Amino acid sequence: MAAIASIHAREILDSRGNPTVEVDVTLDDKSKGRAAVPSGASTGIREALELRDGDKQRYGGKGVLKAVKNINTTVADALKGMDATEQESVDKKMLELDGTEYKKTLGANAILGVSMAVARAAAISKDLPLYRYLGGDAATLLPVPCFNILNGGAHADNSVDFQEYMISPVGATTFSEAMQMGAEVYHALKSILKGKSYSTAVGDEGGFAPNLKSNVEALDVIMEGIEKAGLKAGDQIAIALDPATSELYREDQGNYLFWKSDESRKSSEEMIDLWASWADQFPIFSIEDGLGEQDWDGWKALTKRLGDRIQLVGDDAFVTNPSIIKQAIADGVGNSSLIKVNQIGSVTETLEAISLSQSGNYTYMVSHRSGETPDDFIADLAVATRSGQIKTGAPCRGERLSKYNQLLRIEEELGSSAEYAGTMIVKGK
Ligand SMILES: C=C(OP(=O)(O)O)C(=O)O
Ligand SMILES: [Mg+2]
Repeated sequence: MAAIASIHAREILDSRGNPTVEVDVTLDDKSKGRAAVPSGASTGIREALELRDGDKQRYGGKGVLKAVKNINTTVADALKGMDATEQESVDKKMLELDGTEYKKTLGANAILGVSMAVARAAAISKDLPLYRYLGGDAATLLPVPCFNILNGGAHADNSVDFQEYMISPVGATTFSEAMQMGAEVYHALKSILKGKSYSTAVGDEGGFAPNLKSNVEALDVIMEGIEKAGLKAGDQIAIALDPATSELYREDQGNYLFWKSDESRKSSEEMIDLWASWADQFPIFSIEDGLGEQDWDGWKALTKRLGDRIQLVGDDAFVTNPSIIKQAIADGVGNSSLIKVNQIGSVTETLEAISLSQSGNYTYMVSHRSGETPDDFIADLAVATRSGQIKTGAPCRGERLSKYNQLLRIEEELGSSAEYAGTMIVKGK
């Protein structure tokens, strides 16, 4: 028994300069766990509620003092004395206290912060690294890092409609080699962009955010970057996209508006045609939110057309919600879940979303949010759950590197038992 002795939350700032919740949990045996909560910009409509104060005098209404107070009063009182190693009971208790489907009473940011800090404290109490505490002896698989090296959409002030263009070093033999490949392509891309007189300023996730002439030019410059780095596109570096098209979808008209580039529109079918033609021309292995969260029928058609050769990841479409993932599996929608801890708001439900994905033979990719802190919980989570893939931005900026660097430490600690997911994540390999 490792009883919870105290819980203390505070307001800190995230990578966009917005307030977020940080929680310290201390156990009777003096073990201490700390966790901070991330925050999205292109959020799904069915995500659990991020409780913000709404007081325009502080941070334009974005303060999180209400969530902090909920933790320091209601949650702290109720959880005191509970066994921190009983994660499910702790999370269940918070869900009961909240009593709403979307965690509107306490705030998903309050519940998640406590949930993660409890897991950390329990791991320390058991003298285990977090990945081992959460994943047991099977926690030996290092994920393929999907580096978002070119930012658009809601994450950048540029002309690119699609949000994330990622490179995945599937042909590396170790995680550390994958890091080197990713960083080398990132630097090569920078010099290619400079050579074309494009800006090398970065977006929210550290990828470059140039004003390209078209959305496909992003793929052209990335292919050039891969070549310039002396690597082979496809065999060594595969491409993953997150066009985040819920941001483009106009439900009233049932089509997709390219609002950042030329204001043109595409139907669902035309979007599917676009992905099929890009997948023919470029080594794309994964497309996330290729259609909007409200376009469920479109998703079915997309999955029928491309599901046997491309990983189709539901982010806004599934919001890490076990019941939505269950529905998706039943309906043949997508074949992979994005896993974001704050979309659902507790460690237990995150693990449930993963088990459900596994049960439907869906792959799953652990993910950061565009607003992050140096908290590296998701690095351990990816190893613990053998996700095989993680996306946590470009290989730069502290709040992104905290995760990648933690994975380098885990790889070192695992020594000869460390495995690297590599090509095992690519369909058909
Ligand atoms: C990480 C993402 O962005 P955000 O955190 O803004 O939802 C995403 O859409 O996958
Ligand atoms: Mg996404």
